[in-house]
Amino acid sequence: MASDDDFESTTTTSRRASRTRSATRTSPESATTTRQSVEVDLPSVFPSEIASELPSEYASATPSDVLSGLSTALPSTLPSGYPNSTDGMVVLPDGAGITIGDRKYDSFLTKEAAASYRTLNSSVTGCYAQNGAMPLLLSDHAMCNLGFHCPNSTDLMPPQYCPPSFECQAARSMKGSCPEQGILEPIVCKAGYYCPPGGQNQYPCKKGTFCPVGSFEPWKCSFGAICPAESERQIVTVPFGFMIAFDVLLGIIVAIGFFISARRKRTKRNYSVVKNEKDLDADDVELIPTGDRASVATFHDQDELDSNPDFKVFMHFVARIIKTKEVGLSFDFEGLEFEPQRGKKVLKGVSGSIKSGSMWAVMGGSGAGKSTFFNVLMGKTKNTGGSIKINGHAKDLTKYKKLIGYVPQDDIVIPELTVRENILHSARVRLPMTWRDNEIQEYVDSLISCIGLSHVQHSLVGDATRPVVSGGQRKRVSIGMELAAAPMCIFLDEPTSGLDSTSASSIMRLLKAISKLGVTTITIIHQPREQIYTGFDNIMLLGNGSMIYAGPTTSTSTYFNSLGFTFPTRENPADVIMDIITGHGQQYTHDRNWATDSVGSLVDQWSSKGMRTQFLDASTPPRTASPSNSVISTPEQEEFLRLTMKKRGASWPAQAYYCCKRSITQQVRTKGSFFFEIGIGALAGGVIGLSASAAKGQLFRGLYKDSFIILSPAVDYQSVPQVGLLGGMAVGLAASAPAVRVFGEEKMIFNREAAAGHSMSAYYVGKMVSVLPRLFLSSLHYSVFMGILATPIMAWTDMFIAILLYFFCVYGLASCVGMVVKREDGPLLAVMASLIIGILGGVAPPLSKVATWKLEWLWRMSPGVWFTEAFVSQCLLPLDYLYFLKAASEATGFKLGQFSLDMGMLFVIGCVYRIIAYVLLITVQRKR
Ligand SMILES: Nc1ncnc2c1ncn2[C@@H]1O[C@H](COP(=O)(O)OP(=O)(O)OP(=O)(O)O)[C@@H](O)[C@H]1O
Repeated sequence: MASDDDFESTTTTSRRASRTRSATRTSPESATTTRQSVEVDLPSVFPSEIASELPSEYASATPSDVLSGLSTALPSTLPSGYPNSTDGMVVLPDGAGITIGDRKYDSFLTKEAAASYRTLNSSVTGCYAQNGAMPLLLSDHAMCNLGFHCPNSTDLMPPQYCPPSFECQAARSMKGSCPEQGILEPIVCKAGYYCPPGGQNQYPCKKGTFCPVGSFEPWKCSFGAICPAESERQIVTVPFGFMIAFDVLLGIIVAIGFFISARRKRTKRNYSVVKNEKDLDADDVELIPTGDRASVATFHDQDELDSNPDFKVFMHFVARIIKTKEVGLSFDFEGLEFEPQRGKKVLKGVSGSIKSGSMWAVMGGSGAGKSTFFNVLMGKTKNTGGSIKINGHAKDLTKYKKLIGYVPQDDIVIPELTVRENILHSARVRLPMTWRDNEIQEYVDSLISCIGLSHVQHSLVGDATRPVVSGGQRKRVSIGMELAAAPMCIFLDEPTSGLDSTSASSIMRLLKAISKLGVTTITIIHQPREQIYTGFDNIMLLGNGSMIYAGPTTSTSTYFNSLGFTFPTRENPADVIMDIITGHGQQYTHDRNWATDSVGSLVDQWSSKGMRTQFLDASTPPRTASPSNSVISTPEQEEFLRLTMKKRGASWPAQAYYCCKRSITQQVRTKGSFFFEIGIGALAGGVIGLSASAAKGQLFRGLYKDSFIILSPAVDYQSVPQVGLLGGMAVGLAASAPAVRVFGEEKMIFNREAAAGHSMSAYYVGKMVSVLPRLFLSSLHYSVFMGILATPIMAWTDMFIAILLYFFCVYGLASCVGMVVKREDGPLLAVMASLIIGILGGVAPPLSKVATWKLEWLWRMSPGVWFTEAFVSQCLLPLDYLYFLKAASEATGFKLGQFSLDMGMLFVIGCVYRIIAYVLLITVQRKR
């Protein structure tokens, strides 16, 4: 095909020349025959050596006439009236050309004359045209394309194409030339050499430069590249040096991090903000009113409580931040109901009041509706009936989320962080922005001491699959994370489960202490030991979603006695109550019929006796400083709450910074995955580079530019896109699984933090920024090995940018996948998704084919296309002077010369993926 086109264009040019000349031709036979010929001075047309040998008939021939004579079969196809010429030359009248196929001939040689010319040409130029073919002029003057070597061509002996024998063709493909092609056929300048414009000379490439096949000038090697004399490619070393430097730097940073962390473990922090006990005593805030000390001590030994200096420091800080003297948080709820779309009512008309500063326990059997009650009260689940008032106003508690703490049933903590880091992060993000960092650190230290975690504060938290601290310690971390925020109201879902009784008492003691400062404390609790049970001010009992009892803990036995139950003196009252409300209380009553519908009976008793009134009346009297549940907060108090909320929490940039820092710490701690990803990147670059290294940088072969197109070897349009495709797939394999881990495995954490008022966008931005060093390092390792081994002709920096942006896209895509699929399915599906976008890179099926299906827009939505296109474009464009790139572009479908657009689109797609992931994250969070 290619040679046909070339032939046509060559003959067209020659014909044009022939016509110009034929205007001055005169022929002896022109009057009587149709032949036209021109008297031509032979030496002006052919080299004198040839001209002297030519028969006289060639006086009327031009080189293009001779060229046209190549159609050796013509004589037998002549129309009538134009018999074979015996003098070797037949020239048709103007406009009476013969069309064969898609070519038109207006003059030609007879077979005999052509053979004669061929012989002559061979003897002069050494071109042994095969099978009766004629040499083909590539130009009518000494023109030599850029990048070619035409040492013997002159205006009189222009470059020509010598139709090769099979052997010669094979030799050309292998070595670029064969002896039989003669001295006039241009040869593409060989690798390691360059042929300055004109093509007369071919020089070896000097040291410091390199010359790929077809160079017309040496290519300057980039700084530091390995380029000995006669190099056909450059081996870049500076990026390799950068890579090593970054690796060493990374190693140093990690080592310093470990050193600091080890030192921190050894150093005991001294309090500087609160120096000594004197300061605490002098504080105008009464930490725990004297009258309440006994009830605080209920959970534990009074002496121990008072003798712990950290406890005093902690209380000092809490008292400073929780100014519940002004206002606290109280709840009134009336007829609360929750009925899921499918299923029966979970909450049935639960009513009650919880005053600020009171400490409540919520008890009930499994499935009684305790967690649902929590969720409805906190506004996480919308109640389907009833109303909730906060401080006497019908409001949603989510509006106060910065003042609320919620300890979930499951330990949602970050396993890769230490105990202290988990708590410190929560404190930094949620405490008032006016606090200095050393104050926050001291507050956290005192809190850690109070919850009994000082000895493990620098241990990683781990998780259920990789435990580092114990389950009970992890539970205390979870509680610590909420206490660190100094909330005005704290909800705890089974905080003591998994704790030994001493630790449980210690935690409850702490909660009791802060509740005495005005913090409303509501705790779901299972099987509390007696000490803990009696430490609660009030207790709420739920059964089958209904209220069974709500009132002072001390009144429970009286209440159940009134219903005919007797509490054995030696039994834990909490256990007795649990037995009764779960329908196993037969042993405590003489009523033989009671066991039937036991819980319903209790509920009936509660409602029929108007116990709600009793509940209200019997609540613990409010502390003088706190408003009563029946007191509606004043506008001033509401304003105070609003300002408190405004001050709470770090600024957005600070939150983003903390999240970023935390995420980087996590990545360093999961160094296996971190180095694995970088290692895979390096390995992929190395393997793909190695597979392409045999081509010595010549990954592309196209059709030579006009008019040398007929000299073109077999084209290779596929190698460059394939290397791009392989690169994209390798990046997908290397990055998607770790990316899912980074983004997808923290949905629970995200939900917990979002519910606690952390900025969702700051979290996400921090997370995104934290992976940039990882992307950078992976891209660096990939492109360095790829650059050294495959030596593509594109600039290394372009390759690095393209790979970096492709990593960026893969991370974005993997985070989208991580948001919607289950944690265990995430890595596999992310790898699949990355492979799909790689395959949609327009290599197979080629983008040109896809365009015929009118589906290019779909392919263009995949980053793979833009990545491969950038790769193709940057590898081909430097060869624009040599090859007919338009043909390559049309064959592959990739557009050349729009590298900036390709990179821009990769960036945009990567950002779009991130926006989608963020929307998914928010959507999932809102659904909870
Ligand atoms: N959104 C919902 N849709 C359907 N059923 C629900 C929904 N929420 C809760 N339930 C059901 O309501 C019942 C009470 O659930 P809840 O989690 O409140 O119980 P619980 O008292 O906290 O139990 P446990 O002590 O075992 O945690 C359960 O049977 C639960 O399956």
